[in-house]
Parts: sequence; C-alpha cells; structure tokens
Amino acid sequence: MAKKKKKTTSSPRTKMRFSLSKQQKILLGSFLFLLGLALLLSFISYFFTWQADQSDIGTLGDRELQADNWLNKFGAHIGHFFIHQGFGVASFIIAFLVGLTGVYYFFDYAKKQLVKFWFWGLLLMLWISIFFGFFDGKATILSGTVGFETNDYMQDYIGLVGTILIMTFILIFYLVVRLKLTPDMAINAVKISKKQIKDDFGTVNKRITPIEQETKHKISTSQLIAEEDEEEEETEVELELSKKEKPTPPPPVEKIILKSDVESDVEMEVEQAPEEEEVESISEKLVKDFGEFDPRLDLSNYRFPSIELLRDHTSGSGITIDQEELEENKNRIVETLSNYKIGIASIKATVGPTVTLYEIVPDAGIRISKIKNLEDDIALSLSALGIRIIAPIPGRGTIGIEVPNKNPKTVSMRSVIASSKFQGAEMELPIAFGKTISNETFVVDLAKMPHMLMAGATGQGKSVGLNAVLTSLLYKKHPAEVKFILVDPKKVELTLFNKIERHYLAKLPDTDEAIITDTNKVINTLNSLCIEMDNRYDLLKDAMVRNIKEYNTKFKNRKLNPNDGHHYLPYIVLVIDEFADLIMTAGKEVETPIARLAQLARAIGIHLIIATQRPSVNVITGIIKANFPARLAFRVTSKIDSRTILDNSGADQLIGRGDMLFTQGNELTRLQCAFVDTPEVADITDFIGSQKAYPDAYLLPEYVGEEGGTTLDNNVDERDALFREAAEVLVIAQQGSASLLQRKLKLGYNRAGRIIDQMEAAGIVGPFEGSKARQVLVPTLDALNQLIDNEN
Ligand SMILES: Nc1ncnc2c1ncn2[C@@H]1O[C@H](COP(=O)(O)OP(=O)(O)OP(=O)(O)O)[C@@H](O)[C@H]1O
Repeated sequence: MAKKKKKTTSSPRTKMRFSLSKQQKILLGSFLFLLGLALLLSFISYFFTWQADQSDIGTLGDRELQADNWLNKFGAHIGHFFIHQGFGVASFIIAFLVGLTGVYYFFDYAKKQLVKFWFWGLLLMLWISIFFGFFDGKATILSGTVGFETNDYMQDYIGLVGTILIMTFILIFYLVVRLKLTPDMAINAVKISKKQIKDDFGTVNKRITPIEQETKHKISTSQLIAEEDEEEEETEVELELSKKEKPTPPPPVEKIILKSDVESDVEMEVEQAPEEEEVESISEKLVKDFGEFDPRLDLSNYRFPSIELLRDHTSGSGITIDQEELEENKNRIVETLSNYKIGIASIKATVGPTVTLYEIVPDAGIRISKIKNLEDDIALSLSALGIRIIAPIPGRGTIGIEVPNKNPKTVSMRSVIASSKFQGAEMELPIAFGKTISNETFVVDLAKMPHMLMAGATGQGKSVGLNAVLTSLLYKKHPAEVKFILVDPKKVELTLFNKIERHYLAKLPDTDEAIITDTNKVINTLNSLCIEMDNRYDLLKDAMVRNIKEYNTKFKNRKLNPNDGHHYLPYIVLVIDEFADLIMTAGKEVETPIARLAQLARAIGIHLIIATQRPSVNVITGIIKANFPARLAFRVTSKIDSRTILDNSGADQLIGRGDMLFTQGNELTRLQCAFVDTPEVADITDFIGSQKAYPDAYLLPEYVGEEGGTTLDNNVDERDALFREAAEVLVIAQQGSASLLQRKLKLGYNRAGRIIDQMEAAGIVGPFEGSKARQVLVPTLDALNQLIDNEN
C-alpha cells in the first residue's frame, strides 16, 4: 500500500520531465517555422528548375557544381525527394504542416488541434497524390512516385472500379468528418447559388459573407440581439431560416358535405382547425445561429497561469516511510495502553505528509472513553506534540491515534494543482487545500460550503491557507467567472493581488484601490454587496430560476435578454483576513451585513471566507457561526478557541506549519495545507497582470453610507446624545480623531464619524484633513462650555 502511494506522488514529476520550457518552445517553434518556409521555397522553385537540376542529383558532395533551385543543392534534393520520389504537388501540404507546427510551438497553443491538422493533412496529401497517379500514365511531378505506385498497386489488386470506389469513399469521409458537410448543406448551397443568380438579375440583395458571419459569432450578445433586430431581413442566415419558417399557408379547410336522411339542399361545412405548428423559439434560433453565449469571449486570449510558475518545495522524494520510527511508535502505543490494561487486537499505520495515523482495534470489552481519557498519557509516553485521538473513527469502527512524523514533508501547491483530482474537478469553485493523512489531494467546492470560517494563532499558516484558496481558484477559473473582494486590515498580506485588479477583483465605484484596508470602506463594501445580492435575487426571480448556476445556463442558452438587464453573473468570493480587528473597530456595522450575506447569498453565488487569529466568542458570534458551516482551523492556543471554531477540541493539538482540521458540519478531516510561497503568488499575479484585462475592476453597486448624507447643518436638536461628552474628550486630548472617540466612548465607527461631523458644524473641530487628525479649534474645556452654552 505504501509503495502505491509513493507512485502517486511521483507521477506529476514524471510528466513534467518531458515538458519543454518556454524558451525551448520558442526556439523549436522558430526553427520549425523556418524549416517549413525553406521546404515551401524549395518546392516552388523545384517546379521551375527540376529539369535543369536533374543531372546534379546525387552529386551533393561536389562543391563545384551549383543547382538552379533557390535553395541550391539542398533545395534540389529536398524537392526531388518529396515531389518526384514522394507525393508530387501534394507535398506542399508537408511544408504547410511543418510551418504550422512551428507557429503552434512559438505561441504555445494547445497541441490537440495540431494533431488533427497532421492527421487530416497527411490523409489529404496521400489522396491527392494517388488521384494524380490515377490520371497520369507515369510517375510525374504531379503525382510523385508514391502516388503513381500506390495507384498502380491498387489497380493490380482491386481493379479500376475498385480504386475509384475507394478513392470516392475517402473523399466522402474527408468531406463529412473533417469539413462536416451534410447533404442538406449541399442542397442549400445549390439553392442559394440559384437564388444568387436570380438576384443578380433582379434586385440587389445585401447579404453577409461567411467571413462576416464568423466575425459576427465573436461579438457579444447584447450587440447580437440589437443587430438581430435591425438586420432581420438582411442576413443570409435569417434568409435561410425565414425560408424554413415562412408561415406555410394554412392547410385548406377540409370541407365535408353532410347529407342528411331528409333530403335537403342545405349543405353544412365542417371546419377542422389545422394543428398548430411548433415554432422554433427565438433563443433556439439565436443559439443555432451564433452558438451558446461564451462569457470568456471578451478575454478570449486569456491564458491560465502555467504550472511552471509554482515551485516544488518537497526536498528530495515524496513521502518516505521510516520503518524504525513506525515500529518505535507502535511499541510505545502498545506499551502505554497495556499499562492501563488495554489490550490491542490489531494495529495499522497510514503515513501522511506530516502525521501518521495508527488505527487500533482494541480487545473486546474495552470502553472507548477509557482510551480517549488517556490522550495526555499517550502523548507523554510518545514524547510528541500534536497527538490527537479519534475514538472511534467515524464509519470504520477503529480508534485512531495521530502521531506527528519526525521529518514532516512540505506539500507543495504545485503537486496539488497538478493532481488529476484537482485538474479533473467538475466543481463550481474548486479549492485544493492540501493533502489528507492518507496522502490524497483534498479538493472541495467553495460553492457547496457555502461560506467558511478560518482560524489559527499567528504564524500557523493562515495566510498561506488563504493564498492556497486564491491560487486554486486562479488556476481553474477564468476572470469572467469569478471575482474576489479582498479585505486586508493588516495591509500587507494580500497586496500582491493588486496586480490582477482588472482581471479578478471587484470594488466600489470611484475607489482607487480594490484591496480594502480601511474599516469604513469595508462597511460600505459589505452594504454594497448586500445591494448586489438583492439585485441578483431580482434577476433570478425575473428569470424564474432558483440559483446562479441555472441562471447562467439560461443566459448562455440565450434565453435571457441582455436588454432587460440580464448579464452573465460571475461568482463573488469575499475574503476577510483578520476579522477580529474589524469586529473590534466596527462591531454591529460589519456583523449585520455579514450575517445577512451569509444567510442569503449562497444561491446567488456570493461566498464568504473569514479568517481570524482570535476565534473568541465575541469575534465569532452565534449568528455568524450559525451561518458558516465550513470551518478550517490551524493550530490555536487553547481548547476553548478550538471549541469555538470547530465545536470540538483538537485544533489546540495541531503542530502548526499548515497542519489543519477541516469540517463541513460533520466529521473532522486532518489535512496538511499546501504551501505556496509569496514569490510564487507574485509570479502568478505578474503573469495574469501582464495580460489583456477588462477596462476596470468588476464594479459593485454604489452605496451611500449613512455618514454620506450628513450635512454640515449646525442643528442643536439633532445632535447625538453623547455630543457634549465627545467634545470634551477631544478638547482634553486636543486631537480631533474619530478613533479616539471610538475607544474612549466605545462607539461604533459610523456614530463616531457622525459626531465629528456635528462638531465640525459647531466649529469645535476643523475640516477633514486626509490621514491626519482634525485640528481642535477650542483650546480649553471652559471655552467649550461657553461655546455650547451660548448656542442654547
Ligand atoms: N502549509 C505549510 N507548509 C509548510 N510551512 C508552512 C505552511 N504554512 C505556513 N508555513 C510556515 O509558517 C510560516 C507562517 O505562515 P503564515 O504567514 O501563513 O502564518 P499566519 O498564520 O498567517 O500568521 P499571521 O496571522 O501572523 O499572519 C510561513 O512563513 C511558513 O514558513
């Protein structure tokens, strides 16, 4: 089993050994392109010079002799080889394919398409050469020797008719499979050309050419729909359709003449209504004409960061199994348990990157709680930190003892991103956190969580964890599909993501920086996000769908009209690093919108990730906890913190450096977080930032904060109840700062700001001066009392 695991870890590396670096690709690309060009020139000139050069073939080594070919003896030989001895005129296809391969390598395009080009190109070349061989009586430069001989060979075996049949079948195969021609298309083409002839004689009808039609596919839907309305009768596509759909005259009403027994001249007409014809809906028509809407179209040349930007942090090989260590730990566990008269029926070890899990089956009749209570004793006898006892392991009927390895292995982000589990993940927002204890890559869908709380004492790997989350999404999601709102009160952790502002970030209109470091802006952004949420719910209601996935599918199928305000909705991921800081400064003002978003936002694609160093109950309040089912804990300092974040102990016994516990509401999973270093994040953001971007970040709806409405009216009656007290605080301190009021009077951010504005109106403090505190205009408390008394 252990051997098997070793294999899994090394497989990505084996794959990478064969991949070329960027420079190598550019060099190879240029070489192949020029080679293709050389072949082309040799072939062209061979047609004019082959007779003159024929006698020189075979005298390649003779420097005296000169050939007439543009590429001299090389050209003459190459031409002779490919055209005369090979495939005749069809050899030009080889030159084209070699040149094209060069272009693919130069620009590092996906090679899948290239393989197709080669397959079909070679088939076509062979066919053309045999075709000419069929008509030419002898091998010429039209068919080449291969074409002539193959044709000869085929005729010897299956005769003239057989050869014609086989050649015809290959031609049909090419037309149908490669060019996707169908009999309908051929008939339509004939009809259109007939019509064209008619039109040429009659009225001139404007139509679009296939090239124009193709370009049209590439413009965005809103334009398409608008254009569609305007050009209704002009385009060829619509011409065809209208032909198909031209309301056929209603079938003639069936007239049945009834003759009654009683002879009479009265005729009765029975009218049978014709069956209503099913008309193709407008959306089906649009999809048929222009294909599904592609949200990536605006940045269609966007290239995802390559795996090469990530580094391999594992020194040496993957997981190594230290037999001695395993044996030693096993003996100690057995010994310790036997000291407490607990017998063991069997024991099994699973080696992970940082921790080894020993699964034991105790003798019959042993109480599980007894083992659980011995946690500290076992830890003592193993003299190791970070022992965790899982009694019992859910669903397995065994008891687990996790013991940290002496030599823990770093799990590189590179290995988890390259894993097939992540690459093949069919999830909305896949996140590769790291590896489990059994060394499997752990991938979860953020869209399913739907919000996550993250906690960990300082230096235990929280920032690395956040970077792992963001990196996973950057490797999997196009800028059109996901947007981040990053809140970073520490001002340093997430700065690197500034470079991808116009690709991946969302911000309030009229703000310079997309990454939010200021409390007031956080409040505005959260409220704006609530408006975005309400707007999205309105769109969903209008579209009669239940969630963002259904909405986007409907939009892609062109069933929602952009003119009615519908647009493709990207997922929005809000990341708050250091939540405790925010709650301390802004209290309810951040808690309320966060709770609202957490309760309602899952269906409309807004997901929250909140990280904190201090998972105490006044930071993670009941209402927040209740709406964040996914929890992630790095090492925390106390059992109480562990219980607050996980509703369970265990996080206090982790070993740090990315060792973590994750839960989505049920059992805890111990994981080793993938490590991604700051320079790697810098490389990725540089790579993305250097590409063509949207004109601006994704703009959130405008939110006018409460303080925005404050006017400088000096209205004594509307003053805050704490106005006088606050004025005294500022006059004593001679410092006009809102945060001073917040601290001294325990006010919220907005209320303190409002009081300061009222003081400005009353002439107690000076105007706003940017980052500096306002000037206090009243020098003493006496002067303040006098000023306020005079007002009343
Ligand atoms: N997954 C990991 N694998 C290996 N080492 C790690 C991992 N995560 C973190 N470390 C180590 O721990 C150090 C601190 O990590 P990090 O900066 O993420 O801590 P933090 O919890 O964000 O601290 P703070 O809250 O003070 O910012 C890193 O520089 C790195 O050396």
